[in-house]
Amino acid sequence: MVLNPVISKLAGKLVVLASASPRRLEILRNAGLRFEVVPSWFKETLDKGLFKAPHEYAVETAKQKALEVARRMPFKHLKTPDIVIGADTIVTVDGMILEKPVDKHDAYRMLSSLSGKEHSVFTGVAIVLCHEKENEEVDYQLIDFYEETKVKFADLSETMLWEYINSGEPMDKAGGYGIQALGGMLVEYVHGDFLNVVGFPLNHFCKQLDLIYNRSTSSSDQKSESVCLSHNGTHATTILTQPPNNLPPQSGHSPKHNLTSSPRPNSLSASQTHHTQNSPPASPVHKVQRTSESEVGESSWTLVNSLSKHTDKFRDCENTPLPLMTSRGQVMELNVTECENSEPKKEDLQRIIELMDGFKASKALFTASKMCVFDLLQSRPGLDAGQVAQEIKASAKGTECLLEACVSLGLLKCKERTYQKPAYVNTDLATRFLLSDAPFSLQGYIWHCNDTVWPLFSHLESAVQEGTNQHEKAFGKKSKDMFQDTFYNNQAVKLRFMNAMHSIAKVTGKAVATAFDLCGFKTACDLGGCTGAMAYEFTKAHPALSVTVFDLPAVIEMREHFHPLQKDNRVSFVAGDFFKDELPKAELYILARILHDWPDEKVHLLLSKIAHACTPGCGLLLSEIFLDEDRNGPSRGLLQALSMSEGKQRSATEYSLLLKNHGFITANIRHTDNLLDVMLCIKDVHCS
Ligand SMILES: C[S@@+](CC[C@H](N)C(=O)[O-])C[C@H]1O[C@@H](n2cnc3c(N)ncnc32)[C@H](O)[C@@H]1O
Repeated sequence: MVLNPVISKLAGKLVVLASASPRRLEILRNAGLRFEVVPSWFKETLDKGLFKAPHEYAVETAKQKALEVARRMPFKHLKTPDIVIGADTIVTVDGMILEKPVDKHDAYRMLSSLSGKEHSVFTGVAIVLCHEKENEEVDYQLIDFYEETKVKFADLSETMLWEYINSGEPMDKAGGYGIQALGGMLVEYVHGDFLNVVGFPLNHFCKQLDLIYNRSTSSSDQKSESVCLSHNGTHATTILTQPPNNLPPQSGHSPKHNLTSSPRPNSLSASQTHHTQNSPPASPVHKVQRTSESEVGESSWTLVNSLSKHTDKFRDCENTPLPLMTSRGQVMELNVTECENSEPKKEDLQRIIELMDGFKASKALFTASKMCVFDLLQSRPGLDAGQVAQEIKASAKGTECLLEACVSLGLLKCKERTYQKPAYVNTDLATRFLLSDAPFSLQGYIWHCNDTVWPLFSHLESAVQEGTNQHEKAFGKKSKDMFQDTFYNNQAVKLRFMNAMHSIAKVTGKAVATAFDLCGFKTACDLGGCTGAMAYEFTKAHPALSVTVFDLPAVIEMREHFHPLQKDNRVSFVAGDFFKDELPKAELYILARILHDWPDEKVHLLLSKIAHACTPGCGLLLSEIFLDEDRNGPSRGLLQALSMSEGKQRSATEYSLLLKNHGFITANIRHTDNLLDVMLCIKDVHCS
């Protein structure tokens, strides 16, 4: 089915979404639908006991939501929509219907009932077509359907359950989880339409539009329930019409309940289809797997997405099959003929557009962060665009665009949209990572990306042509030593760089510090340890360990700035240059994100100094992004290399070989699935 022509049938029509769910909004926007959002005032309080099957409840709620908006708009908004879309998503397990949790304990009850089991997610959808008549009456034609998707949760430990609940994510989601975000980590498999679980069965919806607009010869062909309502909303007449031949069978899918003021007999069931367990799933099975036990912050689960793999394998279109990435990272093979002749797949197109638009999304995030939008909305949630504009001293128009873009990126949500004045609040994602004072704030790194990395990337073409760093073009001065010349000769730039390192170290520190059992070491030295954020993670994780942070004097003199409240006297600071000065004595040396900054000669110089300071049995813990051995990923490392100065990204084997030259034997490697990987090496007893 060609989807765009279906959506384009709605062009020029006033389409209204009777739902405030940002997820539905995003799904429909991504499909190219233009619509207004008018959240329904219908209270979701239907008596569930009246329904024979759970989906009937979801469909009825969707209908009531859509009809309420369709009835209200001609009065309150003084315009009659052409189409109103209502939807309701529920989760069912063991005969229970789970909606949104009311508090954390309710979320716990729901999530623990889903643990280790398969459950069903139903979304009921109602499409109300409004036909304005000359006598000011409006005919409402109702089409409804539902979609079922089966989802299986992994066994969830108590810790995991509470970590997820404490992330705040479960609170506004049916069943207490959001599959598109952190909740995806709880899921073992999905059978059926993934978007249905997110909140809207787009595929089924498009098929329904296809039936309505493309295949029925006249509107009277459409099997649907038509309800003629006068403007005061009284139920005037019910018109039965005939089904078109190509409509799916409806037996067993019609409401058998008596729910509205005007109950419908079975024959009124409107264009309903569903997917049962026996019918083929509507979309491919998406799998989310558990990865290693390392953690990002509080969460110990990670969504596997192999997007970084194979991305540079787009060779030419010879007859060799080309691996292509789908938007979810699965590899597909196309040969040249298919490449040239087949219609582009939606997910391929989406993936390429995502890549093309990536810089816009980054810059929108950077700009909102630099203008302190997230901090503002945290202290004053619910401001509208005009109020935000006033506070951040920006234009109303520009601010509105920025806020809307942030909503589309999942950074902000629109709490309500009453007429033209949506009220904005932070999403969980923004609260967790974008506030200046959040424990896992990435603000420092974001500002560094905006002020330092972005200008370098804007000269990427020259960087590729010349094979040199572009500091001079980007910042107007030559840089021989990135740290001394670029970052540390200006106090503001230095602080910004240190903030960036600090924020990354706080987010990654726990995973790095806990990657290995270090109980055999009592003293450590974190070379280039910057603000000490990583060192504090090590002392937190290893109660018997003391850590000396060693960094350039320009950095060490600013340390108070970052830990004014830290009282841990197991962390101390020493100023010096690790290429020139004697290194502090320690049983374990930590090199976190140091070696990639330097060419092999400099790495050898540093490693020889460490080897000299070590006695046999001493350890060296290296933390970097380890490139895949075939250098096909991860793209995070390869993209970072594009703006690096003298350094280079290496694979674990390359690092191992460099270290081996200095008598360090690789004992263990851990891919943390966090931002950094870790390697533990031990000084060979045969070398001294
Ligand atoms: C990329 S940062 C990594 C910071 C920290 N290890 C982390 O993981 O967050 C590199 C650090 O090495 C420090 N550094 C660079 N050259 C140095 C030198 N010659 N002697 C000591 N430290 C140096 C920088 O000041 C900076 O703090």
